Amino acid sequence: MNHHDWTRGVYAITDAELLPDDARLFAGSESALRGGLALLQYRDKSTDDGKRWRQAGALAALCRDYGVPLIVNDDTALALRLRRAGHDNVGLHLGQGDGELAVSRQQLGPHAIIGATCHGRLDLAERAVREGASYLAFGRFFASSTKPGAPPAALSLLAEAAVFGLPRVAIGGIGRDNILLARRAGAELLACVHAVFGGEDIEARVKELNRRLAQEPGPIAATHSLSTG
Ligand SMILES: Cc1ncc(COP(=O)(O)OP(=O)(O)O)c(N)n1
Ligand SMILES: Cc1nc(C(=O)O)sc1CCOP(=O)(O)O
Ligand SMILES: [Mg+2]
Repeated sequence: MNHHDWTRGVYAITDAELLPDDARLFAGSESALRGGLALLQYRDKSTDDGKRWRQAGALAALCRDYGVPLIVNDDTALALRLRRAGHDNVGLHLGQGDGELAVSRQQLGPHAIIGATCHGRLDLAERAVREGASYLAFGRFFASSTKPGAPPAALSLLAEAAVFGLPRVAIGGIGRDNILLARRAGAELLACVHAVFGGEDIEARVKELNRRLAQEPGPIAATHSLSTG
């Protein structure tokens, strides 16, 4: 397994409407991975535990081949079960209302990536940092067809959130035409559903996002290359 730097780049999030069965979920996710992802999130709101276990396990194995962590949305128990089954590349994303981050951190251990939704609020970010978050997600920054009701946030928040010293995720309507706006505002990770999975040739869509990001590699990349000589 090649290990990539998960702290910057394109963060693709799966969608059960755009990828409605195993075949399309796995093929679409592999295309996205070929395009170059920092992180992949399994986001499935169904209550079909058997399906979720099967799909998340297969995605974790696929992600391993690409050296990419798989982040499970919402479900600490599923992330824990996958890690206990040997998928140590599995992390978790928690929103407000998805459970206590500190409890999930204790259950998943110090090495699991755990992300937190902070909407447009620095106080939520501060609490997430205290409870052991690995990254902070802010948004939505642009209109999102995937989640039209998500509360809006101002791009200026991203610069203010630099103080926490954790990777900042921008989410909500991010695509090829605004990805550099979010990057220049301070986001190291750019989270996308529709811009990745909402059309044909997923690999090419991710490559295009990466091409645009390459114009603005950003501060974490600079720090990383300095510290590794
Ligand atoms: C990277 C990332 N950021 C934000 C979210 C949203 O989480 P949440 O507010 O819990 O909403 P749902 O995704 O669960 O509908 C996310 N999933 N990923
Ligand atoms: C899952 C999610 N959370 C959001 C938030 O603001 O917390 S916006 C969002 C959907 C992101 O999808 P798209 O890239 O298609 O807009
Ligand atoms: Mg959630």
